[in-house]
Amino acid sequence: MIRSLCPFCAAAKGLNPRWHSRAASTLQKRRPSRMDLSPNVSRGPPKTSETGQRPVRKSRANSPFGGMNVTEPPRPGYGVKRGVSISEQKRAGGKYGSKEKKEEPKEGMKALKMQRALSSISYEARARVKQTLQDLESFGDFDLLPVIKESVSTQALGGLSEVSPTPIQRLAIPALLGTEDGKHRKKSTEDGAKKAIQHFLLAAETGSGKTLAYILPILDALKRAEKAEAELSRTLAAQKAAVIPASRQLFELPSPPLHDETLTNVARPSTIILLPTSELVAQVGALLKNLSHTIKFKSAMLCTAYTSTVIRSRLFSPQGVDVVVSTPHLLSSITESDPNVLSRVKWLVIDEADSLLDRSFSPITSGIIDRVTPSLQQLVLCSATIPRSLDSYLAKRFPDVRRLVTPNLHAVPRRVQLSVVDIEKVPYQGNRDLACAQTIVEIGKENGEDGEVVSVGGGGKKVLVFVNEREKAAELTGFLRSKGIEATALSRDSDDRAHADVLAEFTGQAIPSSSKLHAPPTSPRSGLDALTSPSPPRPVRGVKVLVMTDLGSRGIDTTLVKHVVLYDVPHTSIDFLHRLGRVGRMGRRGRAVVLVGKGDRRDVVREVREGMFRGSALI
Ligand SMILES: Nc1ncnc2c1ncn2[C@@H]1O[C@H](COP(=O)(O)OP(=O)(O)OP(=O)(O)O)[C@@H](O)[C@H]1O
Repeated sequence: MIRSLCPFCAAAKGLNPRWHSRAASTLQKRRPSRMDLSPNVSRGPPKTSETGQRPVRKSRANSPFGGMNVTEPPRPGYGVKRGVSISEQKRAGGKYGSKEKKEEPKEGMKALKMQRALSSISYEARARVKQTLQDLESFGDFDLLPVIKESVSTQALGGLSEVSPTPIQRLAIPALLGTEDGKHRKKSTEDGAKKAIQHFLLAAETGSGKTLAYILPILDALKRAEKAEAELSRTLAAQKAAVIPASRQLFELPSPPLHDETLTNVARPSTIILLPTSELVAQVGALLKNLSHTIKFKSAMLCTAYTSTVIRSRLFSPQGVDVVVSTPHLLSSITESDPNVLSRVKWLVIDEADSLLDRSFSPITSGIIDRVTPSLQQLVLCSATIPRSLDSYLAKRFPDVRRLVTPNLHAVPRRVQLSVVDIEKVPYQGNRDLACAQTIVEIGKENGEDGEVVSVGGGGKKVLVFVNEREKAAELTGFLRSKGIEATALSRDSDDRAHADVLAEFTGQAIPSSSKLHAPPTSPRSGLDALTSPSPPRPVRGVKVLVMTDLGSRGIDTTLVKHVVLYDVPHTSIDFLHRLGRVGRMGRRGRAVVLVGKGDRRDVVREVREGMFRGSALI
């Protein structure tokens, strides 16, 4: 009887009947726990009597993944021991800090408000925009030329099926086309009267497809203008033929070929796209190149990575050029020797406008805007943040600018998690470099349970490390390498060619054959002991690191990156947004770790985490 019921029977032939019944009763006792989840599984550990809060697991609290998968908003100081800086004490009016100072500010984001870095946008305005975006569900809903609609998935998005426009694309494409609210675009008037220039600001969170949002309507306008010009010249030729009697046409000399460059598009582009770095020029240039195969237009990317001969041959190509992508400095120096390059520009895009109109870039960028104004039809400014400085620049210079702002502007993408490592605690005791190295090692050890893409660019997880100071990038890279971590520094000090090669591994673009990240010797490794030991480093496998300053945080489409380490606490919420924006792009998941030490603004970090948890804007 027992034999037929017992699951041990098959293996237990000849088993002593006493053992047999003991094994069966043990199995019966265990069965409920093996088969069912505890009824308390959703409750979590009990709250402690002192704090009334659930305890933080000690082993995980000060690690890159400490505090993840929580179901309650991080309470103040969660994962970070709240310290009171001298400046906080001064602000609170006491010498060493009274009881009130340790209390949380009643209104959220007090520290971020004090930075006053970002221009605020009301939640009513955001909600209104959200409402208007619901009707546009596919690129087919836009009044774009058929060839442009078809090229979106095949050329721009690498063959992605079932693409739908992102919020900024839904907002900007109809506005730039002039077809909002079902309006039909006006036919261009040929009466010589110049239309008023339209100014637009496209502002949307990082990695939300702003590039296509301006490129598609501009290419549409460019192709329609080209068609209209061709029709006009055919009409003029027909009129001329009708006026001159057939007998005279026999003796009419054929028109000379057009040698005058001012009448052709040789070095006279109709569209200029300005970007702050050569890497971004290459990124947007590559997208245009792909689109040009089907849409048929000529584009030229100009950046210092190319020799002056290459730049000249691209710009002065006898086939002409429609779209030029460049950095403001390079374009400005080209136009010094050939000012006519800017004489026929109808569409000017200032991408990463928060950088290109900041104090350092603004004189050059504004100079280019001034010089294209006589022929300009549309000026498009594009940015992931609206700093207050940009806001006041626009109010002064372009008071009529149309601001196309998405509902999630200034919020970190929802699928990004930020955790904190306190470098003052054991085992780092203030050693930030060591904390950084250990964080990277732990990231490398985490298994890719969420299907992380690791194969492109030679395998391994890609980690971006952001430092505040340029000099630190090289120094930290040296330290990480000395610990066996495959790290490369990306800063203005390294040359453009090396930038392109290294970045290709992190963006998923084809890697040029010359590409080689600095690779350490290979053999297995272990944890923190290996980092602190004086013996030669054992290489850390499966992780590649790029150390960069703010240079890399703007606009680079690092779709393969899922981990960012903020070695320093960023100076402003703008830097937070750009740096965290390298992960979580287009709805992907991402993880970020910020290292905090003695002199760091823990209050800012705390507010950023709280804002991220709520999905709200970082003010
Ligand atoms: N409609 C879409 N559907 C799916 N993917 C898209 C769509 N539009 C753009 N993408 C992809 O999203 C990624 C991010 O796009 P893009 O670089 O234009 O973002 P961005 O908003 O300019 O980011 P940043 O603020 O960092 O400059 C790119 O890889 C792009 O190919």
